[in-house]
Amino acid sequence: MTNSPDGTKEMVQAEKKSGSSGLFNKYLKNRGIFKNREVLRHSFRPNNLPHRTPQIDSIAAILAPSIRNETPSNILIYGKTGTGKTACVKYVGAELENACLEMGKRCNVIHLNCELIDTQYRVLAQIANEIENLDSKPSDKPRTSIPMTGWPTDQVYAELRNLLESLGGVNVIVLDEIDKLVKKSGDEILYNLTRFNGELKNAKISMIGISNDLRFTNFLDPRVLSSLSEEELVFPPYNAPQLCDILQERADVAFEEGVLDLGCIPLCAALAAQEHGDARRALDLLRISGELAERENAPKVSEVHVKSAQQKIETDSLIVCVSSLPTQSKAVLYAMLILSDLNRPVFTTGEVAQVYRDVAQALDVDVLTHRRITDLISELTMLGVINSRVVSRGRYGRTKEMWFGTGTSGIRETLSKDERFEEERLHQIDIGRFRTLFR
Ligand SMILES: Nc1ncnc2c1ncn2[C@@H]1O[C@H](COP(=O)(O)OP(=O)(O)OP(=O)(O)O)[C@@H](O)[C@H]1O
Repeated sequence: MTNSPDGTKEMVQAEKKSGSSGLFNKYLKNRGIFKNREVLRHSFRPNNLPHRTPQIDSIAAILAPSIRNETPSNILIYGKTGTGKTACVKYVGAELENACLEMGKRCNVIHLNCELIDTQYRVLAQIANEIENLDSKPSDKPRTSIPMTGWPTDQVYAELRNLLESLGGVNVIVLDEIDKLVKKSGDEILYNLTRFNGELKNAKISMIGISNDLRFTNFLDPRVLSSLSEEELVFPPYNAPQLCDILQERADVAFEEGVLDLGCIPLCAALAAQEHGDARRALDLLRISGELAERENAPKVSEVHVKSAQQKIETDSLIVCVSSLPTQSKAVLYAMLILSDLNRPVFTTGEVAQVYRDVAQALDVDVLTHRRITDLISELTMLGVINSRVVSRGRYGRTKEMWFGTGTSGIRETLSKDERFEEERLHQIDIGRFRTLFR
C-alpha cells in the first residue's frame, strides 16, 4: 500500500489491525488546533510572568534573608482572583529553594491550600508531612509521623517542632486562601505559628498569607495581624493590554502556528478585563475557544468561538450556582420558569409570589411570606441567575421587574435533577389557572 498524503490508508490499516471502528479518525485526520493545550490549564506553572516583575522583586527581596539562614519577615498578599498571586509566590519559592540548594543552605517553601486544609490540626500535620517527604522520590512510600486526625494538638506541635529542629534551615509556610482557614477555624493557628520561632533553635519559620478577601483581617486579633502583615503586598487587577501579553506568551506555545485568528486574543483579554482583570478567566476563554473550534473540526479559532466560549463559561457557572441553591430559592426560580413558559419575558414580584405559592405547596415545603420571597429574588439577582430592575408604576408605587438573561434550558435541566422537583409533584400545579390569570 502506498502512503497517502493525508495518511488515510495508514489509518485504515491501523484500524484493521486494532479492530477499532474508526470513531476517532476524524480527529486524527485534521491538522490539530493545539500544539500543547496543557500550557493553558490552571495547573501549568509559567516561568515568565509578564507584568508582575515589581511584585516578584518585592517578594524576592523580603525572602532574601533566607539565603543567609536568617528569618524573613512574614508577608500578607492581597488581590482579586486571577491576579497571579499564587503563580508569583510559587515562582519565587522555587527560585529561592534552588538558590539555597546551590549555596548548600537548607530552605523549604511549603505551599498549603487552605480551602482544603482548613483546621489547625490539618495545617500542622500537613506541614510536618511535607517536610518529611521533601527529599523523597515520587516512587517512595510517603512518610507520615503525624496522622491526619486523632492526636492532641500539643503532641502535634511537639512533633512538628522536633521535625523542624532536626532538619534546621528556613521554612517558608505559604497559607494560600488564608481567609478560608480563618473563617473556618479562627486565628489560633496563626497566633501559634507566629510565636513558633521563639521555641526553635536550629530552624526558622516565616509565613506568607494569600487572600482575595481583604475583610478577613477583621477577624484577626490585632497582635496576629501585626505580626502576619510585617510586609503587605497588593496585586492589582490586569488591564486588557496586560492580559493580551499574558495570553500571547501562552498562545505561542499552546496553539499550532496560524490557527488563531488575530482578533481572538484581544477579545479574550477585553472580556476578562471587563470582569475584573482575571488572568485565569482569560486563559479559560482562550482554551475553551480552541476546544470548541477543535470539536467542530474548524481549521482556525475565530472570534465566534471566543463568544461561544464566553457563553459556555457563563452557562456552566450558572448551572453550578443553581444546583447549590436552597430548595426555597429553587421554588422561586421554578415559579419564574412557569411565568416565562406562559410567554411572559418580564414578570413582577407579585406575579412570581402568586405562582410560587402553588409551587411551594406542590413541593410540600413551607410557603414563605412576600417579604422573604422578595429577599430570595434579590439574592437570585445578586448571583446573576436573573436580571431585575425597579420600575415606578405611578400611583401604584414601585415594583421590581425581572427576566432571564440567557436561555432557561440550563436552569430547567439543573432543577429537574433535584429529586424534590420530580415531575409527579410538579404536575399538581394548575398551569391553566395561571394562563387565564396572566393573560
Ligand atoms: N502575569 C502572568 N503571566 C502568566 N500567567 C499568569 C499571570 N498571572 C496569572 N497567570 C495565570 O493565571 C492563572 C491564575 O493565576 P493565580 O492562580 O496565580 O491567581 P491568584 O491571584 O492566586 O487567584 P486566586 O486568588 O483565585 O487563587 C494561573 O493559571 C496563572 O498561571
